[in-house]
Amino acid sequence: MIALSVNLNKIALIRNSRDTVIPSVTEHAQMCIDAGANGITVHPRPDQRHIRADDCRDLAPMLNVEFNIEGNPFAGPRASDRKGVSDYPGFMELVRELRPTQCTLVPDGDTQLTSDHGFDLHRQAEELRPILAELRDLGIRSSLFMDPVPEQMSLAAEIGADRIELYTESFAVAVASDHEIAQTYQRFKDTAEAAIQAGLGVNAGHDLNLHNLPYFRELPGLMEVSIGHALTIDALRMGMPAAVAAYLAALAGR
Ligand SMILES: CC(=O)[C@@H](O)[C@H](O)COP(=O)(O)O
Ligand SMILES: NCC(=O)COP(=O)(O)O
Repeated sequence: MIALSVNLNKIALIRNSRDTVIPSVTEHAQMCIDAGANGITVHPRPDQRHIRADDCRDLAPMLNVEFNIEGNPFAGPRASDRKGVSDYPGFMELVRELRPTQCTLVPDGDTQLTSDHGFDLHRQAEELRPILAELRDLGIRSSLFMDPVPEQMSLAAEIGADRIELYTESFAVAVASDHEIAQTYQRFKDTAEAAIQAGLGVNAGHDLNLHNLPYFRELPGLMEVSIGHALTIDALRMGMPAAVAAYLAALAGR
């Protein structure tokens, strides 16, 4: 069974467009859980453009499913620019405070519109090693956001990652453009097999949707997908419970 972790970033993005509390991140988390979601994912960025540290603090005690916090492990504290909104404490400070089920490390910079690349472990392995060791000591499952590069999987395992999360944007583009789908999928398949061979779990995410999931669900050893943008768009049309059910059905091949 491939776990579905619903990313609630875009619920928070809509909320933040006004000084208000709706749409509620926690209410939508509960809706997703009641509809069968296996986990909730959030990506608190230093500028708190969508998910805020306060959202993470509200979610942590209420979740009876896996809680996955994603972000740049080297992101430090940042003062809030919104009245009544707590400062961003720093990514690892927030993780230490909340102890989520899983922490997905992503090499995002402040100026990026969204996550658009994985780690290059040839350059970044040694700076990640102590972070991964700390997550293990905290009892938090670690995952590294990675491009589909088979050669980097053994190093991901060697520095102590429990899982990798395959950055799936290139596969989404291949399916949407109907261009080189088989070749692109093969790169992901080779990377997943290398990850499994290295003893890593395999997660995936970014731009997955109801059109590309029927292909991607066949990936060897796929354990979890985290999906937010497309699922939220579908929820605008069909409602959040029905959207979650549709994604669960797509993952189950129904
Ligand atoms: C790491 C990744 O691909 C997504 O989890 C990320 O959360 C997307 O961030 P935005 O929702 O800010 O685009
Ligand atoms: N890690 C991927 C994620 O959480 C959501 O990505 P997207 O579905 O919003 O592109």
